[in-house]
Amino acid sequence: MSTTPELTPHLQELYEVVLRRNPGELEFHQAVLEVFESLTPVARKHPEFAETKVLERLCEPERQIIFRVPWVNDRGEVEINRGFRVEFNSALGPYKGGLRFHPSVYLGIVKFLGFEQTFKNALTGMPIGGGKGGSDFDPKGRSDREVMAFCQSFMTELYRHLGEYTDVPAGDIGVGSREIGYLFGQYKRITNRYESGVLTGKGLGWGGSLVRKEATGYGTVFFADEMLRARGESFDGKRVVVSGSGNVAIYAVEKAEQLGATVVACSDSGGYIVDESGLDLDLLKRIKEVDRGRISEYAEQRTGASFVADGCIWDVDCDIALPCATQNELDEQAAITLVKNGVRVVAEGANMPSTPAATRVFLDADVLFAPGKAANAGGVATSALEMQQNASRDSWSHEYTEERLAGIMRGIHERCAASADEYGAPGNYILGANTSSFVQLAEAVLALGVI
Ligand SMILES: NC(=O)C1=CN([C@@H]2O[C@H](COP(=O)(O)OP(=O)(O)OC[C@H]3O[C@@H](n4cnc5c(N)ncnc54)[C@H](O)[C@@H]3O)[C@@H](O)[C@H]2O)C=CC1
Ligand SMILES: O=C(O)CCC(=O)C(=O)O
Repeated sequence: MSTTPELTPHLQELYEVVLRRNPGELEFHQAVLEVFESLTPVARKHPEFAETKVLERLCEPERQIIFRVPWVNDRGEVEINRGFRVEFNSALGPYKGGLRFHPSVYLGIVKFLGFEQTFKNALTGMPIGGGKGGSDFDPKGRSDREVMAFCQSFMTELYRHLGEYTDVPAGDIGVGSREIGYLFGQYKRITNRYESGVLTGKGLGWGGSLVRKEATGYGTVFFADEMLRARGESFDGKRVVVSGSGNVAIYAVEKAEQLGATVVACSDSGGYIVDESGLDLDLLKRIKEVDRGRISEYAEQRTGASFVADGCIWDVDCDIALPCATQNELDEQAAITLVKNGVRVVAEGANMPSTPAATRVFLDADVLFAPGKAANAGGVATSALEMQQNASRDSWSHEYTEERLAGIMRGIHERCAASADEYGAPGNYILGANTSSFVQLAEAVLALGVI
């Protein structure tokens, strides 16, 4: 497999401009560099993109909104958080992308996520632009009333920027259907409009889509399965490790188990568990989805399972690794360990979970590597299906929606593989994903003129 080429002098110059214009935003720099490293062959084939400054336009968000979020906690005290929405690019459709509530959130994280989202959404082939938002609010340990108060205050500012044809948020870390419910309720109250298509990830009784909850995790496994099938293999009988135990991780575990794999480990920010007999999904869902508990409780309740507090989940040997927690959770040392232990496939359910050095280790070892913008695109794609159902006042069956998701993931896999071939790097899904989405975006940006 060919690894990614060096930057051309022009791309290097542009990257330095990005560094200067966005100081201190390390995750954004990382996401931009990862795309630039794939673009040398496109730059040669399409000189018109450089002449018309397409890349400069794609690196500058169309709009960045930062706002104060005041709310009252259960002790009657006022708390102030910071809210963000970065409307990155709308060449292909309304801004679309999740909201993250986590104490680490700052502008650089939201911009990296919005940039990734723009390319990911292009890859789906659906009419959605890219955006992302969130807040440094930490929902962990907060009562339902506090979460509701925060969400209502957040939406009281954000609502003026949203609309089904303008900007359509969804969930991400710390934002699930409970938070989407409070956000949707406040939007409806302020606008006096039952505008179902303004948010996705809604509950099934009030405009949500079947399979949206499962879509990101299922889609990641579908993508990995496509990579395996292209080499005459499958998930059946494979040993799998999944990091995280949130929305993406749980449904990656579920689909991997349905396809005949044994998932032996998962984690949260407190540590990881190992269960050699295969994860008990009902127990995992009860602890994480119902009780909002810690992963250590799994080992307390399941005979034969163990909990490791201060370790690295990637020390657990596996055939397939699915990082589904957060950015830069899998570093070079972890990648070296995984390769030494015989990993064959890595598919990113999270956004940018592998560091650049880890990614190089995988490519050099000929591991089948699926970057997040391809592998985890099933979530946003199913959000677009939710918008379609809302627009037509319809709701589709589980079977039909899952079939659509599987078809979309097959299409993304084909586009990535074909683009990697076209640009001289067969088997390199990073280059395939970046070149395919970039060309699609660039053509739309050019067609729309200088706006
Ligand atoms: N929810 C969605 O539809 C999509 C999510 N993603 C990405 O997937 C990742 C996970 O998101 P969700 O599952 O939605 O969030 P979530 O809030 O449901 O779960 C996040 C999980 O990651 C764990 N975690 C966080 N930091 C960790 C750390 N340092 N080490 C180990 N575990 C850690 C948390 O304990 C939790 O189990 C994020 O990168 C997100 O951007 C990507 C595409 C769509
Ligand atoms: O469903 C969506 O709109 C967004 C999902 C998301 O945030 C992501 O793909 O990272």
